[in-house]
Amino acid sequence: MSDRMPKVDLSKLNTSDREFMQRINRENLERVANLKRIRRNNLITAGILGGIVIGIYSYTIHAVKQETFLDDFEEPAKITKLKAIKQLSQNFLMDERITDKIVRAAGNIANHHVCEVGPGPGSITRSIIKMQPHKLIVVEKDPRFLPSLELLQEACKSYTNLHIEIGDILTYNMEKGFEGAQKFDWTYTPPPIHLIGNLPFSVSTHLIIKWLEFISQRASAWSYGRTPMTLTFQKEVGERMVAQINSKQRCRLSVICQLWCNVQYKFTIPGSAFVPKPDVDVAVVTLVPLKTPLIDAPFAMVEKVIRTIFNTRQKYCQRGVEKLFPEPVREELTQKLLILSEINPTTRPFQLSNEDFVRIIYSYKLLCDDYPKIIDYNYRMPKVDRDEYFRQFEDSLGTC
Ligand SMILES: C[S@@+](CC[C@H](N)C(=O)[O-])C[C@H]1O[C@@H](n2cnc3c(N)ncnc32)[C@H](O)[C@@H]1O
Repeated sequence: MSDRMPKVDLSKLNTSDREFMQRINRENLERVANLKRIRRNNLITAGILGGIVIGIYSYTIHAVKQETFLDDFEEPAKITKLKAIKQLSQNFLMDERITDKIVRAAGNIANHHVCEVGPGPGSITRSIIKMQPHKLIVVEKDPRFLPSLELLQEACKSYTNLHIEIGDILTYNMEKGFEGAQKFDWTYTPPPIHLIGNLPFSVSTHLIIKWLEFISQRASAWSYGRTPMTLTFQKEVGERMVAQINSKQRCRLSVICQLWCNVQYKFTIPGSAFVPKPDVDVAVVTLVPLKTPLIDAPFAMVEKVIRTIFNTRQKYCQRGVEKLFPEPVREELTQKLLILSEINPTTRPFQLSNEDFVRIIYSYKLLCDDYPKIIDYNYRMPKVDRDEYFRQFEDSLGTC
Protein backbone atom coordinates (compact mmCIF):
# COMPACT_ATOMS: atom_id res chain seq x y z
CA MET A 1 0.00 0.00 0.00
CA SER A 2 1.23 3.46 -0.92
CA ASP A 3 1.81 5.84 2.06
CA ARG A 4 1.15 8.84 -0.17
CA MET A 5 -2.11 10.74 0.12
CA PRO A 6 -4.53 10.00 -2.77
CA LYS A 7 -4.67 12.84 -5.21
CA VAL A 8 -7.98 14.72 -4.99
CA ASP A 9 -9.69 15.59 -8.25
CA LEU A 10 -11.14 19.04 -7.49
CA SER A 11 -13.32 18.93 -10.64
CA LYS A 12 -15.30 16.15 -9.03
CA LEU A 13 -16.10 18.29 -5.96
CA ASN A 14 -19.04 20.56 -5.68
CA THR A 15 -18.43 24.31 -5.45
CA SER A 16 -18.63 24.64 -1.67
CA ASP A 17 -16.26 21.66 -1.10
CA ARG A 18 -13.82 23.09 -3.68
CA GLU A 19 -13.83 26.49 -1.95
CA PHE A 20 -13.29 24.79 1.38
CA MET A 21 -10.29 22.84 0.02
CA GLN A 22 -8.80 25.95 -1.56
CA ARG A 23 -9.13 27.84 1.74
CA ILE A 24 -7.40 25.02 3.60
CA ASN A 25 -4.62 25.09 1.02
CA ARG A 26 -4.17 28.86 1.38
CA GLU A 27 -4.06 28.67 5.16
CA ASN A 28 -1.45 25.88 4.95
CA LEU A 29 0.76 28.02 2.71
CA GLU A 30 0.46 30.97 5.14
CA ARG A 31 1.37 28.71 8.10
CA VAL A 32 4.48 27.44 6.29
CA ALA A 33 5.58 31.04 5.52
CA ASN A 34 5.01 31.95 9.17
CA LEU A 35 7.09 29.01 10.40
CA LYS A 36 9.91 29.97 8.01
CA ARG A 37 9.93 33.51 9.44
CA ILE A 38 10.07 32.23 13.05
CA ARG A 39 12.92 29.86 12.18
CA ARG A 40 14.91 32.74 10.59
CA ASN A 41 14.38 34.95 13.71
CA ASN A 42 15.47 32.06 15.95
CA LEU A 43 18.66 31.65 13.91
CA ILE A 44 19.44 35.39 14.24
CA THR A 45 18.82 35.31 18.05
CA ALA A 46 21.01 32.20 18.41
CA GLY A 47 23.76 33.95 16.41
CA ILE A 48 23.63 37.04 18.64
CA LEU A 49 23.63 34.95 21.84
CA GLY A 50 26.56 32.89 20.51
CA GLY A 51 28.48 36.09 19.74
CA ILE A 52 27.88 37.41 23.26
CA VAL A 53 29.05 34.11 24.82
CA ILE A 54 32.23 34.10 22.68
CA GLY A 55 32.81 37.80 23.61
CA ILE A 56 32.50 37.12 27.35
CA TYR A 57 34.78 34.09 27.02
CA SER A 58 37.45 36.04 25.10
CA TYR A 59 37.29 38.94 27.57
CA THR A 60 37.72 36.54 30.50
CA ILE A 61 40.84 35.05 28.89
CA HIS A 62 42.19 38.57 28.22
CA ALA A 63 41.51 39.73 31.81
CA VAL A 64 43.16 36.62 33.27
CA LYS A 65 46.24 37.30 31.12
CA GLN A 66 46.31 40.90 32.39
CA GLU A 67 46.39 39.65 35.97
CA THR A 68 49.25 37.25 35.31
CA PHE A 69 51.69 39.20 37.46
CA LEU A 70 49.41 38.85 40.46
CA ASP A 71 49.29 35.07 39.93
CA ASP A 72 53.06 35.01 39.41
CA PHE A 73 53.48 36.48 42.80
CA GLU A 74 51.13 34.13 44.64
CA GLU A 75 54.07 32.43 46.30
CA PRO A 76 53.52 32.86 50.02
CA ALA A 77 54.30 29.21 50.58
CA LYS A 78 57.83 29.61 49.16
CA ILE A 79 58.35 32.91 51.00
CA THR A 80 57.37 31.64 54.41
CA LYS A 81 59.68 28.66 53.84
CA LEU A 82 62.64 31.10 53.68
CA LYS A 83 64.10 31.48 57.14
CA ALA A 84 64.16 35.14 58.21
CA ILE A 85 67.67 36.42 58.95
CA LYS A 86 67.58 38.34 62.25
CA GLN A 87 70.75 40.37 61.54
CA LEU A 88 69.00 41.79 58.43
CA SER A 89 65.89 42.70 60.48
CA GLN A 90 63.71 40.57 58.24
CA ASN A 91 60.10 41.07 59.33
CA PHE A 92 57.81 40.70 56.35
CA LEU A 93 54.45 42.25 55.63
CA MET A 94 52.04 39.82 53.97
CA ASP A 95 48.81 41.85 54.15
CA GLU A 96 48.20 43.60 50.84
CA ARG A 97 45.83 46.13 52.48
CA ILE A 98 48.72 47.33 54.67
CA THR A 99 51.30 47.45 51.86
CA ASP A 100 48.78 49.36 49.70
CA LYS A 101 48.21 51.79 52.60
CA ILE A 102 51.97 52.44 52.93
CA VAL A 103 52.21 53.19 49.21
CA ARG A 104 49.10 55.41 49.34
CA ALA A 105 50.84 57.44 52.08
CA ALA A 106 53.48 58.28 49.44
CA GLY A 107 50.82 60.07 47.33
CA ASN A 108 50.69 59.89 43.55
CA ILE A 109 53.76 58.01 42.27
CA ALA A 110 52.47 57.17 38.78
CA ASN A 111 55.26 57.82 36.24
CA HIS A 112 57.68 58.67 39.08
CA HIS A 113 61.16 57.30 39.72
CA VAL A 114 60.92 55.29 42.94
CA CYS A 115 63.57 53.58 45.08
CA GLU A 116 62.41 50.89 47.50
CA VAL A 117 64.74 49.93 50.33
CA GLY A 118 64.77 46.24 51.31
CA PRO A 119 61.95 44.82 49.16
CA GLY A 120 62.42 41.29 50.57
CA PRO A 121 60.08 38.95 48.65
CA GLY A 122 58.31 41.99 47.17
CA SER A 123 55.03 42.66 48.95
CA ILE A 124 55.44 46.46 49.05
CA THR A 125 57.08 46.24 45.61
CA ARG A 126 53.85 44.75 44.30
CA SER A 127 51.78 47.61 45.77
CA ILE A 128 54.22 50.12 44.22
CA ILE A 129 53.99 48.42 40.81
CA LYS A 130 50.19 48.73 40.89
CA MET A 131 50.67 52.51 40.83
CA GLN A 132 52.71 52.15 37.61
CA PRO A 133 55.84 54.21 38.35
CA HIS A 134 58.12 54.90 35.39
CA LYS A 135 61.16 53.33 37.06
CA LEU A 136 61.44 51.34 40.28
CA ILE A 137 64.84 50.56 41.81
CA VAL A 138 64.75 47.94 44.56
CA VAL A 139 67.85 47.63 46.76
CA GLU A 140 67.99 44.34 48.67
CA LYS A 141 70.92 42.91 50.62
CA ASP A 142 69.66 39.31 50.70
CA PRO A 143 70.14 37.58 47.29
CA ARG A 144 67.64 34.84 48.19
CA PHE A 145 64.84 37.22 47.12
CA LEU A 146 66.16 37.61 43.58
CA PRO A 147 63.84 34.97 42.00
CA SER A 148 60.63 36.53 43.40
CA LEU A 149 61.80 40.02 42.42
CA GLU A 150 62.62 38.79 38.90
CA LEU A 151 59.06 37.45 38.55
CA LEU A 152 57.72 40.91 39.37
CA GLN A 153 60.21 42.48 36.97
CA GLU A 154 58.92 40.30 34.14
CA ALA A 155 55.25 40.87 35.01
CA CYS A 156 55.41 44.68 35.01
CA LYS A 157 57.92 45.21 32.19
CA SER A 158 55.31 46.73 29.82
CA TYR A 159 54.84 49.79 32.04
CA THR A 160 57.51 49.90 34.81
CA ASN A 161 61.25 49.49 34.44
CA LEU A 162 62.07 47.47 37.58
CA HIS A 163 65.79 47.56 38.34
CA ILE A 164 66.98 45.03 40.92
CA GLU A 165 70.09 45.93 42.92
CA ILE A 166 71.44 43.23 45.21
CA GLY A 167 73.51 45.26 47.65
CA ASP A 168 73.59 47.53 50.67
CA ILE A 169 71.40 50.65 50.74
CA LEU A 170 74.05 52.38 52.88
CA THR A 171 76.47 52.35 49.94
CA TYR A 172 74.04 52.42 46.98
CA ASN A 173 74.54 55.43 44.68
CA MET A 174 71.01 56.84 44.29
CA GLU A 175 72.14 59.80 42.22
CA LYS A 176 73.30 57.34 39.55
CA GLY A 177 70.20 55.16 39.97
CA PHE A 178 67.89 58.08 39.19
CA GLU A 179 69.92 59.19 36.15
CA GLY A 180 67.51 60.54 33.53
CA ALA A 181 64.94 61.74 36.07
CA GLN A 182 63.91 65.38 35.86
CA LYS A 183 65.76 67.75 38.24
CA PHE A 184 63.61 70.31 40.08
CA ASP A 185 64.76 73.53 41.70
CA TRP A 186 64.95 73.21 45.51
CA THR A 187 62.39 75.97 46.04
CA TYR A 188 59.96 74.37 43.56
CA THR A 189 57.57 71.45 44.31
CA PRO A 190 59.22 68.07 45.06
CA PRO A 191 60.50 66.21 41.96
CA PRO A 192 58.69 63.11 40.59
CA ILE A 193 60.95 60.86 42.68
CA HIS A 194 60.11 59.00 45.90
CA LEU A 195 61.93 56.81 48.40
CA ILE A 196 59.84 54.08 50.01
CA GLY A 197 60.77 51.33 52.42
CA ASN A 198 59.79 49.09 55.26
CA LEU A 199 63.26 49.71 56.64
CA PRO A 200 65.27 47.08 58.46
CA PHE A 201 65.40 48.20 62.13
CA SER A 202 69.13 47.49 62.14
CA VAL A 203 69.87 50.36 59.74
CA SER A 204 66.86 52.71 59.94
CA THR A 205 68.25 55.39 62.31
CA HIS A 206 71.71 55.27 60.74
CA LEU A 207 70.15 55.54 57.28
CA ILE A 208 67.91 58.52 58.07
CA ILE A 209 70.84 60.44 59.64
CA LYS A 210 72.91 59.71 56.53
CA TRP A 211 70.06 60.85 54.27
CA LEU A 212 69.53 64.03 56.34
CA GLU A 213 73.20 64.81 55.77
CA PHE A 214 72.65 64.33 51.99
CA ILE A 215 69.59 66.60 52.23
CA SER A 216 71.70 69.29 53.95
CA GLN A 217 74.20 69.00 51.06
CA ARG A 218 71.50 68.58 48.36
CA ALA A 219 73.39 65.47 47.28
CA SER A 220 72.47 61.90 46.22
CA ALA A 221 68.66 61.57 45.67
CA TRP A 222 68.38 65.24 46.72
CA SER A 223 70.50 66.51 43.85
CA TYR A 224 67.18 66.16 41.92
CA GLY A 225 65.29 68.46 44.32
CA ARG A 226 63.30 67.95 47.52
CA THR A 227 62.80 64.18 47.09
CA PRO A 228 60.17 62.94 49.60
CA MET A 229 60.38 59.73 51.63
CA THR A 230 57.78 57.29 53.03
CA LEU A 231 59.51 55.01 55.50
CA THR A 232 58.83 52.75 58.45
CA PHE A 233 60.56 52.96 61.82
CA GLN A 234 60.14 51.31 65.15
CA LYS A 235 57.07 53.11 66.64
CA GLU A 236 59.10 54.81 69.39
CA VAL A 237 61.62 56.10 66.81
CA GLY A 238 58.77 57.50 64.68
CA GLU A 239 57.34 59.25 67.74
CA ARG A 240 60.76 60.77 68.50
CA MET A 241 61.12 62.05 64.94
CA VAL A 242 57.94 64.14 65.22
CA ALA A 243 58.23 65.00 68.96
CA GLN A 244 57.65 68.66 69.76
CA ILE A 245 59.17 70.81 72.51
CA ASN A 246 58.43 69.63 76.10
CA SER A 247 57.30 66.17 75.01
CA LYS A 248 58.62 62.99 76.61
CA GLN A 249 60.03 61.72 73.28
CA ARG A 250 61.86 64.95 72.36
CA CYS A 251 65.49 64.05 71.56
CA ARG A 252 68.42 64.62 69.18
CA LEU A 253 66.54 62.87 66.33
CA SER A 254 63.47 65.15 66.71
CA VAL A 255 65.53 68.32 66.27
CA ILE A 256 67.81 67.05 63.53
CA CYS A 257 64.86 65.75 61.42
CA GLN A 258 62.78 68.90 61.93
CA LEU A 259 65.62 71.30 61.03
CA TRP A 260 65.63 69.94 57.47
CA CYS A 261 62.27 68.21 56.90
CA ASN A 262 58.55 68.39 57.35
CA VAL A 263 58.02 65.13 59.26
CA GLN A 264 54.61 63.48 59.58
CA TYR A 265 53.62 60.40 61.56
CA LYS A 266 51.09 58.74 59.22
CA PHE A 267 49.89 55.58 61.00
CA THR A 268 50.94 52.65 63.16
CA ILE A 269 51.25 49.04 61.96
CA PRO A 270 50.84 46.54 64.80
CA GLY A 271 53.77 44.15 65.26
CA SER A 272 51.29 41.27 64.75
CA ALA A 273 51.03 42.23 61.04
CA PHE A 274 54.63 41.06 60.41
CA VAL A 275 56.11 37.59 59.85
CA PRO A 276 58.03 36.87 62.05
CA LYS A 277 56.36 39.17 64.57
CA PRO A 278 58.76 41.76 66.08
CA ASP A 279 58.49 42.81 69.74
CA VAL A 280 57.48 46.33 68.75
CA ASP A 281 54.87 48.16 66.66
CA VAL A 282 55.90 50.07 63.56
CA ALA A 283 55.38 53.70 62.50
CA VAL A 284 54.89 54.89 58.92
CA VAL A 285 56.50 58.32 58.61
CA THR A 286 56.76 60.72 55.68
CA LEU A 287 59.57 63.26 55.36
CA VAL A 288 59.59 66.09 52.82
CA PRO A 289 62.68 68.35 52.80
CA LEU A 290 61.85 71.96 53.73
CA LYS A 291 62.04 74.63 51.01
CA THR A 292 63.95 76.74 53.51
CA PRO A 293 65.81 74.55 56.03
CA LEU A 294 65.79 76.05 59.54
CA ILE A 295 69.59 76.00 59.62
CA ASP A 296 72.47 76.73 57.26
CA ALA A 297 75.54 75.15 58.86
CA PRO A 298 77.68 72.04 58.22
CA PHE A 299 75.75 68.89 59.13
CA ALA A 300 78.56 67.46 61.29
CA MET A 301 78.61 70.62 63.41
CA VAL A 302 74.83 70.69 63.80
CA GLU A 303 74.73 67.01 64.73
CA LYS A 304 77.58 67.37 67.24
CA VAL A 305 76.02 70.33 69.09
CA ILE A 306 72.57 68.71 69.31
CA ARG A 307 73.99 65.33 70.37
CA THR A 308 76.24 66.87 73.04
CA ILE A 309 73.42 68.93 74.55
CA PHE A 310 70.94 66.03 74.59
CA ASN A 311 73.52 63.82 76.25
CA THR A 312 72.36 65.19 79.58
CA ARG A 313 68.67 65.26 78.66
CA GLN A 314 67.26 65.72 82.17
CA LYS A 315 69.90 68.23 83.36
CA TYR A 316 70.09 71.98 82.68
CA CYS A 317 71.26 72.64 79.11
CA GLN A 318 74.27 74.53 80.51
CA ARG A 319 75.73 71.12 81.49
CA GLY A 320 75.55 69.94 77.88
CA VAL A 321 76.86 73.22 76.43
CA GLU A 322 79.92 73.01 78.75
CA LYS A 323 80.88 69.70 77.11
CA LEU A 324 81.33 71.46 73.77
CA PHE A 325 84.44 73.24 75.03
CA PRO A 326 87.84 72.03 76.33
CA GLU A 327 88.61 72.77 80.01
CA PRO A 328 90.91 75.81 79.56
CA VAL A 329 88.12 77.84 77.94
CA ARG A 330 85.06 75.89 79.10
CA GLU A 331 83.54 78.27 81.60
CA GLU A 332 84.21 81.39 79.57
CA LEU A 333 82.87 80.03 76.26
CA THR A 334 79.83 78.39 77.85
CA GLN A 335 78.77 81.76 79.29
CA LYS A 336 79.49 83.47 75.96
CA LEU A 337 77.44 80.93 74.00
CA LEU A 338 74.42 81.14 76.33
CA ILE A 339 74.45 84.95 76.20
CA LEU A 340 74.90 85.08 72.43
CA SER A 341 72.05 82.62 71.84
CA GLU A 342 69.82 84.15 74.55
CA ILE A 343 69.23 80.82 76.27
CA ASN A 344 68.35 80.49 79.93
CA PRO A 345 71.08 78.14 81.33
CA THR A 346 68.50 76.32 83.48
CA THR A 347 66.39 75.25 80.49
CA ARG A 348 66.45 71.49 79.98
CA PRO A 349 67.33 70.16 76.50
CA PHE A 350 63.80 68.87 75.78
CA GLN A 351 62.45 72.35 76.60
CA LEU A 352 64.52 73.94 73.83
CA SER A 353 62.69 74.69 70.56
CA ASN A 354 64.16 74.09 67.09
CA GLU A 355 64.76 77.86 66.86
CA ASP A 356 66.62 77.81 70.23
CA PHE A 357 68.92 75.13 68.81
CA VAL A 358 69.45 77.17 65.66
CA ARG A 359 70.64 80.15 67.77
CA ILE A 360 72.89 77.87 69.88
CA ILE A 361 74.48 76.37 66.74
CA TYR A 362 75.06 79.77 65.09
CA SER A 363 76.66 81.05 68.33
CA TYR A 364 78.87 77.95 68.51
CA LYS A 365 79.87 78.56 64.88
CA LEU A 366 80.89 82.14 65.74
CA LEU A 367 83.00 80.89 68.66
CA CYS A 368 84.61 78.29 66.37
CA ASP A 369 85.66 81.16 64.08
CA ASP A 370 87.48 82.73 67.05
CA TYR A 371 88.89 79.44 68.40
CA PRO A 372 89.28 77.12 65.35
CA LYS A 373 90.54 74.17 67.45
CA ILE A 374 87.32 73.80 69.46
CA ILE A 375 85.52 72.27 66.47
CA ASP A 376 87.74 69.16 66.93
CA TYR A 377 87.04 68.87 70.64
CA ASN A 378 85.19 65.74 71.70
CA TYR A 379 84.68 65.36 75.43
CA ARG A 380 84.64 61.58 74.99
CA MET A 381 87.96 61.30 73.18
CA PRO A 382 90.37 58.63 74.52
CA LYS A 383 93.11 59.80 76.93
CA VAL A 384 95.97 59.52 74.40
CA ASP A 385 94.14 61.67 71.87
CA ARG A 386 93.13 64.04 74.65
CA ASP A 387 96.70 64.78 75.72
CA GLU A 388 97.70 65.47 72.13
CA TYR A 389 94.58 67.61 71.60
CA PHE A 390 95.31 69.78 74.65
CA ARG A 391 98.91 70.27 73.56
CA GLN A 392 97.73 71.49 70.14
CA PHE A 393 94.92 73.54 71.70
CA GLU A 394 97.36 75.42 73.99
CA ASP A 395 99.50 76.15 70.92
CA SER A 396 96.51 77.45 68.99
CA LEU A 397 95.53 79.83 71.83
CA GLY A 398 98.79 81.67 71.23
CA THR A 399 97.70 82.34 67.64
CA CYS A 400 94.11 83.42 68.46
C1 LIG B 1 61.72 44.69 57.46
S1 LIG B 1 62.18 43.75 56.06
C2 LIG B 1 61.03 44.35 54.86
C3 LIG B 1 60.79 43.37 53.74
C4 LIG B 1 59.64 43.75 52.80
N1 LIG B 1 59.81 45.05 52.23
C5 LIG B 1 58.32 43.69 53.51
O1 LIG B 1 57.81 44.75 53.90
O2 LIG B 1 57.80 42.59 53.69
C6 LIG B 1 63.72 44.56 55.64
C7 LIG B 1 64.37 44.09 54.33
O3 LIG B 1 65.55 44.85 54.15
C8 LIG B 1 66.63 44.00 53.78
N2 LIG B 1 67.87 44.63 54.26
C9 LIG B 1 68.45 44.59 55.48
N3 LIG B 1 69.54 45.36 55.53
C10 LIG B 1 69.67 45.93 54.31
C11 LIG B 1 70.60 46.83 53.73
N4 LIG B 1 71.63 47.31 54.43
N5 LIG B 1 70.43 47.20 52.44
C12 LIG B 1 69.40 46.71 51.71
N6 LIG B 1 68.47 45.84 52.20
C13 LIG B 1 68.60 45.46 53.49
C14 LIG B 1 66.32 42.70 54.46
O4 LIG B 1 66.96 41.61 53.83
C15 LIG B 1 64.77 42.65 54.33
O5 LIG B 1 64.41 42.05 53.12
